[in-house]
Amino acid sequence: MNDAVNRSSTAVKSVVQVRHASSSAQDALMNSSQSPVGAALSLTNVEYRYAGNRAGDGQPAGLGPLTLSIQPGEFVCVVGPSGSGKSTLLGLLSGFLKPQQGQMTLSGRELSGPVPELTLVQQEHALFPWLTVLGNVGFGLKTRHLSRQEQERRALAALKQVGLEEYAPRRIHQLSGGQRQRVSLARALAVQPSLLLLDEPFSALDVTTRHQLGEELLGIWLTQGSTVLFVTHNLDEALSLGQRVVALRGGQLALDAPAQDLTLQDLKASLESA
Ligand SMILES: Nc1ncnc2c1ncn2[C@@H]1O[C@H](COP(=O)(O)OP(=O)(O)OP(=O)(O)O)[C@@H](O)[C@H]1O
Repeated sequence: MNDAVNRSSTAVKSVVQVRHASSSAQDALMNSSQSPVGAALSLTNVEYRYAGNRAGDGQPAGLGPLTLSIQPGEFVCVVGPSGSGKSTLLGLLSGFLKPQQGQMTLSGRELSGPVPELTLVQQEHALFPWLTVLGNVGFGLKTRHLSRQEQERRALAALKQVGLEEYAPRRIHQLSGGQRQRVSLARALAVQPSLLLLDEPFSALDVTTRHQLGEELLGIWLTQGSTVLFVTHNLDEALSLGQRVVALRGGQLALDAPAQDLTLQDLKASLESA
């Protein structure tokens, strides 16, 4: 690992300690004189059913009805067993799926399709091998009516946030798995999303890199103030990263509580009980 990444990780650890000490992102953001830019997200009785697919209880498989309200700047982890509806939720928020019932709003405006304020980071980073690292990070800025200089400035700033500024001219195949995932994160950050959706972003990485990226993400969140929805299978990760944990089971809300009030046992129990 290079010095830049080590330095950024060390700096982030102190930020993370602040977060754990206060357990309030809003407090920390105020202390750091940054104002939150995160969006409020609201789902009211949202329901999506896949045609012709029945879950174990004989009901059509899918999600909902789900009611959930997320405050601007909150970091919420979503957990749930396989088939509980996590991907369906992300599909609905990203606009790939349309709810058959209910309403979704982002900062008070109806959410009914893809919007530029919202970006999704996935496990498969889908980076373009024919572009440089900088080209990949700046890709989402091409449609934003920005000058080339501004696009490059923002892409470099995002790369710096993930400690990969020096890697700007490299090609994707010259990076490790962890570095590729950092590039994906930088690409999402470059468009300055007010809602950042992360779908198991670190699950393919080794434990050490996974922890390090988690800490870096928290540091970025504290300085940037985006609302974050982080989907993970890993209950420890949910408890250590999230301010709040939402658990889904069979497409329904099984638990919604501040992470500091939860133990691993509580979480496991909420996912297991019938
Ligand atoms: N394209 C589809 N067609 C039919 N049914 C689907 C489809 N995608 C998901 N489902 C069903 O909808 C339910 C919710 O699935 P979803 O993929 O949202 O769960 P998940 O929590 O993301 O699971 P995993 O953790 O395994 O990715 C499951 O019962 C699943 O079988």
